[in-house]
Parts: sequence; C-alpha cells; structure tokens
Amino acid sequence: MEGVLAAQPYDALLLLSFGGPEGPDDVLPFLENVTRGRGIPRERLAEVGAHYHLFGGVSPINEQNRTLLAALADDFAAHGVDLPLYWGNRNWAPYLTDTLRQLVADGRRRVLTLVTSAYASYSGCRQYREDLAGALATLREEGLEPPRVDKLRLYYNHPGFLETVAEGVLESLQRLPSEERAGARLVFTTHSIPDSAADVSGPPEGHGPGGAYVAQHLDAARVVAERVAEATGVTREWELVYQSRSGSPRIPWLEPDVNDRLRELRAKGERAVVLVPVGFVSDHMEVRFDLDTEALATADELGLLAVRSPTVGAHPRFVAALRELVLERAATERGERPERGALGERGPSHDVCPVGCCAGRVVKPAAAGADSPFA
Ligand SMILES: CC1=C(CCC(=O)O)c2cc3nc(cc4[nH]c(cc5[nH]c(cc1n2)c(C)c5CCC(=O)O)c(CCC(=O)O)c4C)C(CCC(=O)O)=C3C
Ligand SMILES: [Fe+2]
Repeated sequence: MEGVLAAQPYDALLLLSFGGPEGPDDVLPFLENVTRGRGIPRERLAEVGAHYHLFGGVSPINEQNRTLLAALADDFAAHGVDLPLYWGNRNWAPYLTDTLRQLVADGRRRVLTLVTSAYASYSGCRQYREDLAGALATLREEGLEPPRVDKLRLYYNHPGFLETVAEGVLESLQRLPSEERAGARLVFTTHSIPDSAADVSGPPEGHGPGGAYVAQHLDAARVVAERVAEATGVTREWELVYQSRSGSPRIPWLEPDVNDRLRELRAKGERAVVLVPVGFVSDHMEVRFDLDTEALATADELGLLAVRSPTVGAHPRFVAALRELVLERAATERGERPERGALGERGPSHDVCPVGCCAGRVVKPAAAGADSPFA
C-alpha cells in the first residue's frame, strides 16, 4: 500500500481527452467543434462524418475513457492512493470547462492532468494545454479562483506503456498462420500531422525535420521491435508509417500513408504484417476505421495477411504505469527524487513543458507549462 500521503500535494487527477459523438445527431456538431478555425476541407469533414455514421454515429472514445477511469479508480483503491478522478474533453461533453467548474465547487486546488495522448505534438500536447488555459480563463471571468493545474510527463516511453504494446504484438503474431509468423513485418502506425507541426514538436532544442514527434515514435517502435525479437527469437523488419491524414493536399504531411506502404510491401513480395498502432492509447475511431476498416481492407485486396495489434486501453499494466507516473510526479512536487522509468534512448520527458514546446501556428496562452499565465 502506498498510503494516503502518496498523491500529495495533488487533490485531484483530471483525465483530459478528445471527446467523441455519442449518436448520429452529435456527429456534425462534434466535427464542427474539432475543426473550428482550422483549414479542413468540407469534403474531408463529410468523409470523416461517414466514418462515424458507419458506427451508428458513436465514437468508441468516450466509453473507453469511462473504462479507463473505472480501472484507475480500482487500481488507486487497491494501492491506497486516495485521489479523486475527474474527466473533461476538448470537443464533446463532458466539456473541460464544466469539469473544471466542478473541481472548484468540490474544493480541489491542485490538479494533475493526464491527457490521452502519449507523444509530443501540437494536437496531443500543447493544444490540451491551451484548452486548459482557455477553461481556466473562463473560470476567472466567472469570478472563480482557478485551481493550480499541472500535466503529467509524456508516457510514450514508460515501461508500462511499451511493455504492454509489445505484449499485444506477441499475441497478435499468434493470430497469423504459424508458417507466416517468422516472416511477418511490424508496421507501426501513428497519426499523420503536417510536416511543419512535426518539425516544431517537443522542446525548441529538438526542433528540426520530424522533431520530437517522429523521434519519439521511432524510439518507441524500436523498443517494441527489440522486445518482440527477444521474445520470439526472430529479428524482423519494422518501420513507422502514418494514417488519418487530413488538411489540404497541398500541404505536406508525414508519409508514407499506411495504405500506400502496404501496397509497396506486397509488391516487394511481403506476405504478412502486424499493424501496431503505437501512436494511439485506445481503440478509438482512428484505429477502428482507419486501420480496422480501411487498412485491413487494403491488405485483404492485396492478398497480404494483416493483423492489428491492440492499443494499451485500460490494460492493468498500463493503468499501473499511470499510477506510477502520478506518484512519481507527486513525489517530485514534494521535493523528492523519485525513480523515473523510461525505455529507449531518449530518457524520461520533462515534467514542465518549456517555452516554445510543441509550438502552434499562432501563439495562444497555454497552462501547465513554463509559459503558463496561471500559477
Ligand atoms: C496527433 C493527433 C492525435 C493523437 C493524439 C491525441 O490522441 O490527441 C489525434 C487524435 C484524435 N483525433 C481524433 C479525431 C479527429 N481528428 C481530426 C483532425 C486532426 N487530428 C490531428 C492530429 C491528431 N489527432 C490533426 C493535425 C488534425 C487536423 C486538424 C487539426 O489540426 O486539428 C478530425 C477532423 C477531421 C479530420 O480531418 O480527420 C477528427 C474528427 C480523435 C477522436 C477519435 C474518435 O472519435 O474515436 C482522436 C483521439
Ligand atoms: Fe485527430
């Protein structure tokens, strides 16, 4: 038992996520929320709306977050961690601003935030910090005293994340016919983002082609590939590809696209692949549609054997990792020097985003970082 002091000085953990529609009528307003003020072509919106309608207008992401919260609550209780859990989203109810009002009403003054993105990028890191700043500013305008808000370090290279991904790959290999297993390649996937966003992802000293976004994914993929090689005794080829591109076709985004790459691999005579969505933390729409529906259909047409390995979701080892990260940060805030687990070559990420980290196209206030206008 870690004991009730373990999470001090924090008095709440806030799960901050993307949000998704919960029925057909929600799809369009949700997409309008997502794309407000961004240059997403109308046709792309209609196309993405159709993906949601294929699933009854329901994104799996909200249910996955409810499951994660329940698993965190159980894990915390089992380890004597007394930290109330809250949940707010960027694009759909429960909206972040409403959740922060509730936190204040409940008397919470020191909040630690866990976002459902494991890597550095504008969309996965700074934009969530901007969401926090916007919500805190609203509270202040309403005459409420905003709580102090911190954000957990990026967890893409935490042992409990990467070991869970590797275990999923090993299970997935078992789903291939035994004679195809040894030859199967690992095709890691993540969300494509504009090259210009990738280049400025992470702290300024790492800005340059691909930035921290690409470097972190390559580091994570390498660790997983090595674990799988050790466990199977087979060193197989691996690579990182991209999916879910949107935006104007004239603007360069990270490539190759997973579907294009599957075609090339088949043309080169490859027979089997494991698609590893290492860039995502749950089987939300980008996984269910862009991989399970579209990429697996591409593979099928090509006569390429393909299986998709699981995301970490609410796997107990990942949930334990989140608890470890919370306790680590709490200890750091108390002035202790806790162990900070990290696999791969890049070491543990910073606790506090420096100025210029994951820069956006325009400078907006962002909370929970060195440039936060809030305490
Ligand atoms: C890096 C990244 C992550 C991973 C990190 C993280 O998890 O945060 C992520 C996650 C997600 N993205 C999601 C959905 C969407 N993303 C869109 C648009 C965009 N994503 C981008 C990047 C990312 N997105 C970018 C650069 C755009 C272009 C517009 C813009 O600059 O903002 C659009 C608009 C239509 C379209 O263009 O596809 C939608 C509907 C959902 C929910 C899925 C569900 O409902 O289950 C999730 C978890
Ligand atoms: Fe997205």
